[in-house]
Amino acid sequence: MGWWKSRQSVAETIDDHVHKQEQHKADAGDVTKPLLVVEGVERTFQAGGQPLQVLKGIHMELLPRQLVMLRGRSGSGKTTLLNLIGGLDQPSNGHIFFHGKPFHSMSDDQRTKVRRKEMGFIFQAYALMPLLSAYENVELALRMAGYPGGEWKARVEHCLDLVGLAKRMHHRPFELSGGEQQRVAIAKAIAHRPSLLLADEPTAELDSQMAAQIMAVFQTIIRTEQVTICMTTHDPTILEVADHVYEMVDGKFI
Ligand SMILES: Nc1ncnc2c1ncn2[C@@H]1O[C@H](COP(=O)(O)OP(=O)(O)OP(=O)(O)O)[C@@H](O)[C@H]1O
Repeated sequence: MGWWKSRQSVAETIDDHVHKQEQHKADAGDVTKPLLVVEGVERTFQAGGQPLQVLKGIHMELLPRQLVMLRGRSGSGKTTLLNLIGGLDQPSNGHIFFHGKPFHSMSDDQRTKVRRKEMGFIFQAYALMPLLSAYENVELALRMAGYPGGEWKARVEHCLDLVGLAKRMHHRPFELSGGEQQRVAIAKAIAHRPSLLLADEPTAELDSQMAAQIMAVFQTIIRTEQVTICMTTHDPTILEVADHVYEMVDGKFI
């Protein structure tokens, strides 16, 4: 029974990936159909016994294969919004639709499933396992996503090649520069073929040359992996590569 069950779950995983890839192709083909819609989203926290309204009625859309930036001063609410889009938090009011489905009203478990399969995350600090090589870090992401084992090697090599690290795949994080570590983090985030990549200040720790390299990698993966990227930034020098910039002031777009 154990053998049958594991065979069955591998088959389901493969089916699931095939279905997902077909869905992505269909969605990515229609670039006018939004991948994600945010409607009238508000988020209020309780801070020191007082309500603190951090998001005050946000409307936005992410279309397939777009690079969208959220720009604003520290404290304007960018990370709070990114957390809602990524399903790490839920809005106090308003709606978020992902692939046309009501993300805002799903249970924690449902959102976690959607997040694991459909989304990738990149943070300011690279979140790599220090004792694992670049290759092993990306492979770990595939293992955790339940990606079919027979496809790991080809997919890991492909993703590291895409981010320009084919020759350094057996280096560990401490043997790589900050920009290279961030590129491993990108390979890790896209390995399971998400349709949406969310990045919180991905260039904040990098000098302008390395930041430009990261933006070039983003443009490459949008084209080749058909992913949509939504990122926050303070950096005015990288805004020109965005398809759309949402400027946030005090919890609203201006
Ligand atoms: N869980 C929370 N409880 C209470 N207040 C919070 C919580 N999360 C965020 N805030 C407050 O919401 C406001 C916006 O925070 P947020 O992190 O979204 O801003 P940001 O634009 O991403 O800033 P930065 O660029 O510095 O990261 C801040 O005043 C912050 O203190």
